[in-house]
Amino acid sequence: MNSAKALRGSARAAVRKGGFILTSAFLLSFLVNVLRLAGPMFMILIYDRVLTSRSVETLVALVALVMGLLLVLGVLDYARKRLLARFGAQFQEKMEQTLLRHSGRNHVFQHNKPKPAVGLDEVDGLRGFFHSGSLIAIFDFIWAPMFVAVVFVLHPLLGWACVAGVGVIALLAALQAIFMGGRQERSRAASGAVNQLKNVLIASRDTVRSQDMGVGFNPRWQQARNQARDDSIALRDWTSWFETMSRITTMVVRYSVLATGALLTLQGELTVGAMVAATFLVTRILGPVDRFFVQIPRMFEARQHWQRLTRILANRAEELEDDYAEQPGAPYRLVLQNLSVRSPLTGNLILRSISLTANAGEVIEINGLSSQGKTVLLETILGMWQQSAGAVLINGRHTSRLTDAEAQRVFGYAPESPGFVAGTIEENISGFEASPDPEKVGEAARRARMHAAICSLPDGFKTVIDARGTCLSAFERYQLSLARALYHSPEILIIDQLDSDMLVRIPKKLKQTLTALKDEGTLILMTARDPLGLGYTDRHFLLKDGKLTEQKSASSSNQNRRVAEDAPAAAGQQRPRVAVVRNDGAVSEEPRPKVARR
Ligand SMILES: Nc1ncnc2c1ncn2[C@@H]1O[C@H](COP(=O)(O)OP(=O)(O)OP(=O)(O)O)[C@@H](O)[C@H]1O
Repeated sequence: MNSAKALRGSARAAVRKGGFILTSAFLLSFLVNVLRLAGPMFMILIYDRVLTSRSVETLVALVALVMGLLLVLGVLDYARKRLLARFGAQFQEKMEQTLLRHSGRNHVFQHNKPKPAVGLDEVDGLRGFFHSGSLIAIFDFIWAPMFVAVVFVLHPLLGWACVAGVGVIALLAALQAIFMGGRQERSRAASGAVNQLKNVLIASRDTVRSQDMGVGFNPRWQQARNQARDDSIALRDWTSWFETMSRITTMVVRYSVLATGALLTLQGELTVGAMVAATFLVTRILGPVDRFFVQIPRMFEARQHWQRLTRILANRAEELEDDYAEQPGAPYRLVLQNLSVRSPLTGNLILRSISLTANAGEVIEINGLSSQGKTVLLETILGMWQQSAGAVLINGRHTSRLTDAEAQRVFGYAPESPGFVAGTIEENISGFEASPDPEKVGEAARRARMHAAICSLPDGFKTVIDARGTCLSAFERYQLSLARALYHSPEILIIDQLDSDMLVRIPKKLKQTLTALKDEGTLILMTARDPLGLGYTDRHFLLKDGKLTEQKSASSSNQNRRVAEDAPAAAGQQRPRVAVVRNDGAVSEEPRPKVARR
C-alpha cells in the first residue's frame, strides 16, 4: 500500500527533491537580471557624467566596476544553467528508476515504442524541458518587467513603446504557433515514417535480399524520403520567416525607442545617456520575451508530459493496491479464471472461458490442432495478451501486473519460433544481464543439452549471433532458447510446441532435464499438436475451438484429436514412418514421432 502511495506521488517527490536546486536557479536568475541593469547604468553614467565631467578617473573606475560585474554576471549565468541541467538529470534518474522498478509486463515496449517502459518518453520530454533553456526563458521572462519598469522610470512614453513592442512580439508568437503546429507534426511524422521503413529493412534485410524485394522497397524508400525532405524544407522556410520577422520587429522597436528618445532629448525631457540606455534596455526586454513566447508550445508539451506521467504512475499505483488487496499470501500456483481472449484483428474469441489450476511440480501438456490458440493461451499466461474476460493469477497476482524482474523469476519461455537479440550466446542465455553468472549460463546450457556444442565453437559462449540465430541450426536455436528459458530457474517453464528433434534425438536427456525440473518444483506447461507420449506428464488437456478440456489420459486426448481432425479411424493402423539420420551418419526408418513439426 505504502509503495503504491509513494509511487503515485513519485513525480512530485522527484521535483521536490530538486526544489533547492530549482529555487537557487530562480534566485540566481534574479541576480543575473539585476546585474544586466549594469550595462544601461554604465551607459547613462558614461554619457551623462563622464563625457560632461571629462573625468578619466571616473571612466576608469566605472570600467573596472562594470568589468567586475560582467564577470560575476557570466559566472552566475553559467551556474544557473549548470544547476538546471543537474535538476533535469536528477529528475530523470529518479523517475527512470521508479518506472523501471514498477513497470508491469504490459507496460514494456508498448505500442512499438522504442523505450523499454511506459512513461520513459514523458520523463525524457520533461528532462529536456528542464535543462534545454525553457526554464531559463521562463525565469528571465518573470524578471523582464523589472527592465520595463526602469524604462518607464526613464520616460513613460519609452515605456509604452516597449510595451507595444512586446505586444507585436506576442502577436508574432501566436501566429507562429498557429502556422507551425501542424507543420511540425507533419514533419515529425514524415521523418518517423522514414525511420520506421529503415527499421523494417534492417529487421528483414535477408528476406528483402533473398526475395529481391528491393524492387518494391526502393520506390517506397524514395517516396518516404521525398516526403520527409519536402516537409522539413517547408518547416524550415516557415521557421526562417518567423525568425526573420522577430529579428526585424526587435530592430524596429529598438530604433523606434531610439527615435522617441532622440525626440524627447531634443525637447529636453531626456538625457543622451538615458536615451542610449533605453535603446539598450529594449533589447534586454524583447530578447527574453521573444524566447519565452518561442517556448510556449514546449511548455504545453511539458504540461502534457507531466499529466501523462502522473496518470501512468497513478494507474500503476492502483494496480499495485488491487494486487495486494486480492489474495494476500496466496499459495504458489497458477490459476486461470474463466479466461477469454479476443483476436485484435477480427474481434472473435480465440480463447473461451478457460479455467485451470496448476500447482508447482506438475507437468501439463496441452494438445490441439493448428490455430486452436495454444500459443495465444501461453502468451496470455505470460501477460502478453489483453484478456477480454477472466484473469491469470500467479500466487494470486495478475501476471500482466508482475514487474519485469518478477516475471523473469517466475517464467521461462521457449517459444515455437525462437528469436534472439544480436549479441553473444552468453548474453542471450542470461537475458543480457549486466554481469552474467558463467556458472548459471553453463548449467542452463547443460540442461538444454547444448553445453558441448557451444564449447566446441571457436569463441564458445562468446560466439556472436544475430537476432535470428542464423549461424545456428534450427535444433540448436531451439536448444539455445530452452537454455535461455532455464537460466533463471523459473517457477513455471512454458514450452510452446516442443521441438520434434528433442524427442527424436535426445529423448532420454530431455526426460532427465524435465523430470529434474519437476522434482525441483517447477511447473511445466507444454503444448504440442499431437500428444507427446512422454510418460511423465501429469495432466493432459485438449484445446479445441478456444475451449480447454482435461483429458483422462494422453490416449483419450489423442482420440479426441482424431475425431477433431476427422481423420480416418486408425485403430491398429501403423504410424507413418520417417527416415532418421543418426549421429554416425547411418539412415534408418522409424515411426514418425507423435509430435508436430515446427
Ligand atoms: N498477433 C496476433 N494477432 C491477431 N491474431 C492472432 C495473433 N496471433 C495469433 N492470432 C490468431 O489466433 C489464433 C490462434 O493462434 P495460435 O498461434 O495460438 O495457434 P496455435 O494453436 O498455437 O497454432 P500452431 O499450432 O499452428 O502454432 C489463430 O487464428 C491466429 O490467426
